[in-house]
Amino acid sequence: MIALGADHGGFLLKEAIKNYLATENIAYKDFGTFDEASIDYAPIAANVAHSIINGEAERGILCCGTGIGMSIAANKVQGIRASVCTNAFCTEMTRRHNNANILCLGGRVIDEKQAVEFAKIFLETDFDGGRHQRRVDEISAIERGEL
Ligand SMILES: O=C(CO)[C@H](O)[C@H](O)[C@H](O)COP(=O)(O)O
Repeated sequence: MIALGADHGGFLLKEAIKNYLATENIAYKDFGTFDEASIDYAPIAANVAHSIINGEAERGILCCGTGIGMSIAANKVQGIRASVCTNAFCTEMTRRHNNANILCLGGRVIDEKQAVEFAKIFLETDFDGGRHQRRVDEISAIERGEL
């Protein structure tokens, strides 16, 4: 299952991604928001992040105005690697090299077509492992206070 979340700045991107997932028969859970009224992003980021850490969701996609607020908030949850991506190359690389588990997108940065394109790349690209596993392990060591 893919966890989706957005604030008002990312609402339309989330809806476009949701439509794509539905078309592809990919299971998702929408953690809101459900309209374009102004809403704070951190609680939504937290709910999506926790759904991944507790095993309910495999990965998440969070959208706000820039993707940045969502990524800062989601990355506060231990075990989350949330990446703001503004192009296809970074989206591919954050899966292959960082094993990112949340993709963050900005509704004031990219359009809905790009959001769907990046979501597809994010969901279809595997982690390379190898030397990158060591580096991801080092990120986890920072979380444990060991680095
Ligand atoms: O956190 C953000 C910026 O890094 C998000 O883009 C928010 O969506 C944005 O700050 C919301 O701004 P608004 O002026 O309250 O619409």
